[in-house]
Amino acid sequence: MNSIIRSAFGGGRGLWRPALNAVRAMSASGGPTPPFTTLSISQPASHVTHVELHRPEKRNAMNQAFWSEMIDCFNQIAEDPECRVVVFSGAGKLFTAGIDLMDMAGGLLRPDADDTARISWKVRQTISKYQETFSVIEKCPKPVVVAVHGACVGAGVDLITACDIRLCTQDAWFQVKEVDIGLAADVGTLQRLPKVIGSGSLVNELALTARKMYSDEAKSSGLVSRVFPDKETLMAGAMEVAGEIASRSPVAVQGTKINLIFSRDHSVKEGLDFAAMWNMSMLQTDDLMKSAQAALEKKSIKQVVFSKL
Ligand SMILES: CCC/C=C/C=C/C(=O)SCCNC(=O)CCNC(=O)[C@H](O)C(C)(C)COP(=O)(O)OP(=O)(O)OC[C@H]1O[C@@H](n2cnc3c(N)ncnc32)[C@H](O)[C@@H]1OP(=O)(O)O
Repeated sequence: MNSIIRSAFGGGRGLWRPALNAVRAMSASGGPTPPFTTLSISQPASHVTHVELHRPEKRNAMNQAFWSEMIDCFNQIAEDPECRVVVFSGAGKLFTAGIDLMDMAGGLLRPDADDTARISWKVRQTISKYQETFSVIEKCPKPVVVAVHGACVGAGVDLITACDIRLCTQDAWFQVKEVDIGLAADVGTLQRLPKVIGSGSLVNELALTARKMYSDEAKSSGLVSRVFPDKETLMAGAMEVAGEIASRSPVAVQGTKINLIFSRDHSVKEGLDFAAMWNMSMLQTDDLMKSAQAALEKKSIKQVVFSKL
């Protein structure tokens, strides 16, 4: 049993109190948060925002409203100085069944227009917008911890590969389902999964055969970093990771996310140059002295108060 689960269980005497309170706050919302119709937003702990995909009766299938609401939601979170870290999860029986197939059957990708060029133009606009739905997660400087339970199908894999930390339950499974519905995945999986999983052969196998990958293989391949026995311990674990991130300097945390993503997409030399340019201003933060002082005095970083960012 890993340390998060141990502390979440408080050594067998029930859930660790702050994590348990946070998990309760997470499930207290009861439904989507207006104006959203597919997302429930809450603040279960200081500087932590919880975004829950909330269409449980449709297995959190991603309808047209969802694709827009995610962009609004994450653009707001990116600008919210109260938020330092995001936990993303799904309501109900499973994480998500992927794109809403009823929308697809309703002609989402076959718009009315006068000729092939104009139809193609509109389809391209739709694909670009759907790509942005998950790219906003990556563009958001606040780290996103995703907690997957049950199934994560199709566009769900596109979503989680844009997140920074992936956790799941023992019963979780993942499926790059797109070839089964007659398309090449085009909203992030084929671009990001090869950067998440070391084995190109495994990525190709998953994407070309649409076979299910279960939690043990998700862990051994590096898709997720931790596996929890059930959803309650998963959410407590996600909250504990989020709490660790939220207690650190937001200048350091957000700079780390931005530099990691830049370096993933560039050479080592370009990444080092970017880091030097970044830190020539960011090293001038008061957070550096505050954090160093706490380390010298052997104080917990949780005792340090950082200004909003
Ligand atoms: C430019 C576009 C780019 C994006 C591409 C994205 C592609 C993809 O996401 S491909 C993957 C598409 N998804 C699927 O093929 C999964 C379909 N669903 C299932 O296989 C099962 O529902 C699942 C195994 C996930 C769960 O099974 P369970 O027995 O728990 O639930 P069900 O009884 O099947 O479903 C309950 C109700 O939810 C509705 N529903 C489930 N999935 C979808 C979906 N993807 N789209 C729309 N609706 C879905 C299902 O119809 C039931 O509704 P109701 O009959 O009204 O109760």
